[in-house]
Amino acid sequence: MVDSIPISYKKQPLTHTAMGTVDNPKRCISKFTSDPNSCSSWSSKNDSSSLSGFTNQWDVLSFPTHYGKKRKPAYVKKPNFGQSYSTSAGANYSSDLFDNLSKVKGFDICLSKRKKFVAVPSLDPDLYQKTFLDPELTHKAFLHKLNASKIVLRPGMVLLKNHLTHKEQVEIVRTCQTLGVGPGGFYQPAYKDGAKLDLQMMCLGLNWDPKRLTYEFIRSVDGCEVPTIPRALRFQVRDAMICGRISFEKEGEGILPFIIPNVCVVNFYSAATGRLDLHQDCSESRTSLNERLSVVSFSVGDSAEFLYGDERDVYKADRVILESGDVLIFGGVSRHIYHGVSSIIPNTAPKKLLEETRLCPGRLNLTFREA
Ligand SMILES: O=C(O)CCC(=O)C(=O)O
Ligand SMILES: [Fe+2]
Repeated sequence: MVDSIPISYKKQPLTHTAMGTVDNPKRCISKFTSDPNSCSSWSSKNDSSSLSGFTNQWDVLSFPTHYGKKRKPAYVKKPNFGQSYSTSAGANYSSDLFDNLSKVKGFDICLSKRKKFVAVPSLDPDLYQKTFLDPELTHKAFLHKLNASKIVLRPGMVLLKNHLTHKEQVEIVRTCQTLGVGPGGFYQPAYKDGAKLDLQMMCLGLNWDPKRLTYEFIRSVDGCEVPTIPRALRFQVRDAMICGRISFEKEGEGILPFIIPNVCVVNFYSAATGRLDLHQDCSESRTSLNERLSVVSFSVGDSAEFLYGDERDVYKADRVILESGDVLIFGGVSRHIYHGVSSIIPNTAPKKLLEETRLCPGRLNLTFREA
């Protein structure tokens, strides 16, 4: 429903943010002021309060070094199969260190099989860095991707149809399910004014804080460390970038600047209520924004109606259906487009994917950026 998107997505200029490398984001930190030209049409441009109350990145970094390290494994009660996904119970992890912070419950994106309780291992980067791609599969998968159809939506914006193989989609669901119920997992975020987003979110690599519209190493909502981006996903982003770039025969207007992603925002939209207002992605570093580095977005599960355009106006926006396995890339001259999700189309996820993963009704979206 077009009407369901208010024209009110508040973006505020940032004064500080963090930038890093894939392997160790903490090694490379920059501090800067945003370029007003990069996201010139933020709604808060004339909002005198936009910078007031902003806590800078260094406040987060000045937490004690042990902060966020002491965690207990989470025990997650899963709903029985057939039970509404909205009743799914979350992980109740806590640490003495976090008693003064709000407790954030994980969210299970999958319906359980038989076990009532599942132990979630504490965060072990090596475990999640293991790639599920064997060389043979990689070769086959890459051929599949090269041959899949590519739709150029506008200069700098391409939709790679059915780019992710079934196996990759299954692994993406499983990875997001495991990470999503653990420390740093899914939660329902809110903006500075308290308004909740209509989705569940978790971040990998760096955390995006919707209250301050910046990236941070430690999730300020609960003090959790941010899980790393699994290597297999980073390979998939690279493959998608290669396929996206060959879609534009001539360089220039259509060029998609390459990224080495250090941020992945994972959103889960429930089929019933999930949506995301029109907005620009502009919390990234000045370099990333000025160089118009690409945004790479994976869709898994139910289809979504995706809106995009040059203005924050749903009536002027173009729309496209994003299906399970699709990859959308926008960069270069399209890097600063307004975009959002107006609705999720129920019962559109591939049956085979649901059978193998028991993904709840809804859509998983992974958006990769170089912050
Ligand atoms: O779900 C989508 O396709 C868009 C997500 C998005 O725009 C974002 O996370 O910034
Ligand atoms: Fe976005």
